[in-house]
Amino acid sequence: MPPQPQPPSPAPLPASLPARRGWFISVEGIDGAGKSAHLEAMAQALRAQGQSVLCTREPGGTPLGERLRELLLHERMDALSETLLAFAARREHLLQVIAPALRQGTTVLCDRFTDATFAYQGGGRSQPWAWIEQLQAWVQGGHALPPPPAAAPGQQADAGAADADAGSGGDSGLLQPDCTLWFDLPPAVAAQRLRQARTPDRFEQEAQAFFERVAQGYARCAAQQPARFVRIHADAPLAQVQAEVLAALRARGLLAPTPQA
Ligand SMILES: Nc1ncnc2c1ncn2[C@@H]1O[C@H](COP(=O)(O)OP(=O)(O)O)[C@@H](O)[C@H]1O
Ligand SMILES: Cc1cn([C@H]2C[C@H](O)[C@@H](COP(=O)(O)OP(=O)(O)O)O2)c(=O)[nH]c1=O
Repeated sequence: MPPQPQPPSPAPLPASLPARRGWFISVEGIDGAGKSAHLEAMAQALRAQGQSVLCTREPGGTPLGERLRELLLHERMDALSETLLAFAARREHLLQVIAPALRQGTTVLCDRFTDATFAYQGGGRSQPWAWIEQLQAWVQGGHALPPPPAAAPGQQADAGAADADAGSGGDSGLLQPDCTLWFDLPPAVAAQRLRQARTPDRFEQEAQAFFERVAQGYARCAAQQPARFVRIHADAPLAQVQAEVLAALRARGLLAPTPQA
């Protein structure tokens, strides 16, 4: 009898891989909400506690993703094309950067992720929510990862674990952030901040009504996944927002509590 073909055996995992992966944290909010102003401080606080941290962004994070970002931010296009390009950039980002870093135990701090597509293309541009959910399932499904790290001592275990979609390996099998910090503030305040800050890109040139719809999109995401989302009251002085951000990371067990004086 001729030899029967053998099914391929799974490649063994390298012995050096940690049993647990890194945290996946995203930050979200309308343009001018103050996300960028806090990312570095968050990274520093996590690194000070011994975590290896990778800061990245969407759209972008890979050479192709950065080229797609240029198109998204500066070329006029159809709203579905915009949605598809955002997910094309995300697919590259997940495969090349985010999943490998998480597997190595690195904490990934991502300036925007899929909630931005729900908010901007779903809320802002009225693309059907179900289309974005379908794209999310295609792009973020099937990334098998180890569980996230244990929470810092004395803190809530596995942030976001109550949401089926948080982290990887939930019921839906989607690779999602473990925790999303949502910088929430009125669009009028964000517009006032941006007027003084920078030359506006294609999204930042949109009318306030657009940002009202984007903000509603974020509120809908937060209502759908309350355990993953942390609402940051971003309409406050910088130092106060920063304290709230660090307190949120501590409450989720992503940062250890500050030692008592
Ligand atoms: N809490 C705050 N109070 C006042 N101004 C702020 C605050 N947070 C950020 N800003 C300013 O608002 C502008 C937009 O902030 P930025 O961090 O770039 O927002 P985003 O990254 O969310 O678009 C910047 O000029 C920044 O210095
Ligand atoms: C990730 C993502 C971003 N965007 C938009 C939101 C922002 O207006 C823009 C990216 O800008 P942003 O990351 O806020 O950069 P900066 O702070 O330097 O302006 O892209 C989408 O419309 N859909 C998406 O899926």
